[in-house]
Amino acid sequence: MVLGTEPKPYEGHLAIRLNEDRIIIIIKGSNPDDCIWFLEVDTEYVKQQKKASGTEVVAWSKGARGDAEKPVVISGPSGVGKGTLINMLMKEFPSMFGFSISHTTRAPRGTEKNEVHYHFTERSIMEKDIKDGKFLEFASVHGNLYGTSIKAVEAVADSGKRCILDIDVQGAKSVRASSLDAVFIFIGPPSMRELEERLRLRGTETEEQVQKRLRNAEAEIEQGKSSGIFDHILCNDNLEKCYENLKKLLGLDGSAPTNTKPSPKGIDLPPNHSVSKIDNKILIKCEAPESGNATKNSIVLDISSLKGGAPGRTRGLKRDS
Ligand SMILES: Nc1nc2c(ncn2[C@@H]2O[C@H](COP(=O)(O)OP(=O)(O)O)[C@@H](O)[C@H]2O)c(=O)[nH]1
Ligand SMILES: Nc1ncnc2c1ncn2[C@@H]1O[C@H](COP(=O)(O)OP(=O)(O)O)[C@@H](O)[C@H]1O
Repeated sequence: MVLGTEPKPYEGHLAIRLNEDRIIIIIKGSNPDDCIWFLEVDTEYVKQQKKASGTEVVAWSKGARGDAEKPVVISGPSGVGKGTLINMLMKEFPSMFGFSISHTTRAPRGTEKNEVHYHFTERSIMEKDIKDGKFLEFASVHGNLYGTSIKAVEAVADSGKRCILDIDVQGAKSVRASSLDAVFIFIGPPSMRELEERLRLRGTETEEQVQKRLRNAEAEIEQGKSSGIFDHILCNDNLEKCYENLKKLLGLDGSAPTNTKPSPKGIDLPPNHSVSKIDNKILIKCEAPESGNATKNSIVLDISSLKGGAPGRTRGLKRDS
């Protein structure tokens, strides 16, 4: 089973096994943002997937130079204001955050658009894709199936943005147990009464669905507060205050340096090069087309602080020269 998004078809590559768990693949003639890939053969993620599927597994992960920030997982009961807070964040920092578009079997609401708010799908199709290892996590929530595809997370990573996931507590638990290194935030309501009022005022659910969501909310709040899954718990009482607190813990209030710039450009590889590994360095020698001799234009990549990996990008690749 081959997981993750594969590189586009290419003419040639160089590959070196980094250690027991992954192979670095340097693609010839591709654009600078798309030339370093990892094929994971025995990482934690691959091991988990092997166990779950009972078959041989490898996983692709694209290399990202520099330190793209960790994805952000936001959970909380229905109607607490997750969507509102996420929209505020995306509106204020459009070049910084990208939303992971989940799949769901629930019907779209009036204003919701397919492939913008959710990938609305049929249960049988989604179940098959889950079986085929295409999902990072999934859960049955309020009677419908919801899930995050690996592609959804990778699409955000490939746009160079920080990924935001709006998922339920069970989903957060699965992601916590996976190899995706993320920040986990739980949003709680000031009271059940206020939660009920918000759900009713939103006016998107039938009475039966409101009742179901409220019944589930109590267990979700309990789990959110006591399960140890979450790094941060915020109360969405006053919206502006909660938003300020959210920004603060994401380092967006000016108290910590933020990565507001687009992620650094990739590596410009000439068509002819050779590659070797010396300790924690990858040496890419660029050869002059006619002579075949190595020129002084070598590129050294430092792999000593690789982070992340499938499902998602491999971050922390540094260029020494
Ligand atoms: N596990 C999981 N939960 C999801 C996913 N997408 C959305 N959810 C959760 O499903 C629940 C219901 O979402 P939705 O139907 O949009 O209703 P809302 O929470 O009332 O806006 C919420 O708790 C979401 O966080 C997903 O991909 N995975
Ligand atoms: N702090 C708040 N005070 C009052 N209403 C709020 C607050 N935060 C969100 N809302 C409103 O509550 C409703 C539910 O918010 P929403 O973002 O859709 O929740 P969720 O995505 O968690 O289901 C929306 O109508 C939203 O405008």
